[in-house]
Amino acid sequence: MLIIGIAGGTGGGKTTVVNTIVDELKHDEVAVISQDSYYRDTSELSYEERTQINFDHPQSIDFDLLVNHLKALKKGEAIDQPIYSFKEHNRTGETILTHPKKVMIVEGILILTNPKLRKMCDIKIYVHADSDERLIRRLKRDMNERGRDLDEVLNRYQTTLKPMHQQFIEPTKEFADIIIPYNRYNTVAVDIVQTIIKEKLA
Ligand SMILES: Nc1ncnc2c1ncn2[C@@H]1O[C@H](COP(=O)(O)OP(=O)(O)O)[C@@H](O)[C@H]1O
Ligand SMILES: O=c1ccn([C@@H]2O[C@H](COP(=O)(O)O)[C@@H](O)[C@H]2O)c(=O)[nH]1
Repeated sequence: MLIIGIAGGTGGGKTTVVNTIVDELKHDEVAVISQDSYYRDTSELSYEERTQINFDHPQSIDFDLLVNHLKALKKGEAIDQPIYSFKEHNRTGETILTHPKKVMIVEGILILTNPKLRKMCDIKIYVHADSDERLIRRLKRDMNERGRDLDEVLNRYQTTLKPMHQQFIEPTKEFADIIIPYNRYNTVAVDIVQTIIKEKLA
C-alpha cells in the first residue's frame, strides 16, 4: 500500500488536486481518507457552542482514530470512516465503509502536524497558494457550499484561521517531499505526482 499525505492551507486546492489524481487511477486502486472526517464528535455541545470551536487547531482532530484506521487499512481491514457535516459542525453519526486500496490518499490542513501520521506517509505533499487567493476561494466555497455568510468567514479568518495557519500549517511545508504551487491550476505538477504514483504501482 502506498500512503500519500496531502496537506496545505484551507482553500489551497487540496481537494481539487486529490480529485484530479483519483480521476486518473482505476476505481479499485485508490481511496481517500479526509482529515475532516476525524473532527472530534461534539454532539454534547449546542450548535451555538460548536460554532465557537477552533477547527484549525490540531487538537480539534482525533488523530488517534485516524492513525488507527490507517493501520487497520494497512493490515488489509476495512474501516468505518465517519461522515462529517460542515453545515452542522459535527459528525453526522453515519459512516462510510472504506476498503484498503493500493493507494490511500490522506488529505487535510493539519495532517503533516502529526508525527505518527507523517511517519506512515510514503509521499508527503504540500499544496501551496497565497493567502489572499486562499481567502477568496474559501469565501466563495463556504458561502456557496457550506452555508456560511461573509461575516462568519471573515471573522473566523481573523480570529483562528490565519493565526493557526501561521502557527501550525505553514511550518509543515518543511516536512513535504513535494510542494505544489497552486495559485493557478498546476497541471504539470499534478501530472508529475500521477507519474510517480503510477511508477510506484507498476
Ligand atoms: N487553482 C485554482 N484556481 C481557482 N480556483 C481554485 C483552484 N483550486 C481550487 N479552486 C477552487 O477553490 C475552492 C477551494 O478549493 P479546494 O480544492 O476545496 O481547497 P482545499 O481542499 O485545499 O480547501 C474550490 O471551490 C475550488 O474549486
Ligand atoms: O465544522 C467545521 C470544521 C471545519 N471547518 C473549517 O474547514 C476548514 C478545513 O477544510 P478545507 O476543506 O481544508 O478547507 C478549516 O479551515 C476549518 O476552519 C469549519 O468551518 N467547520
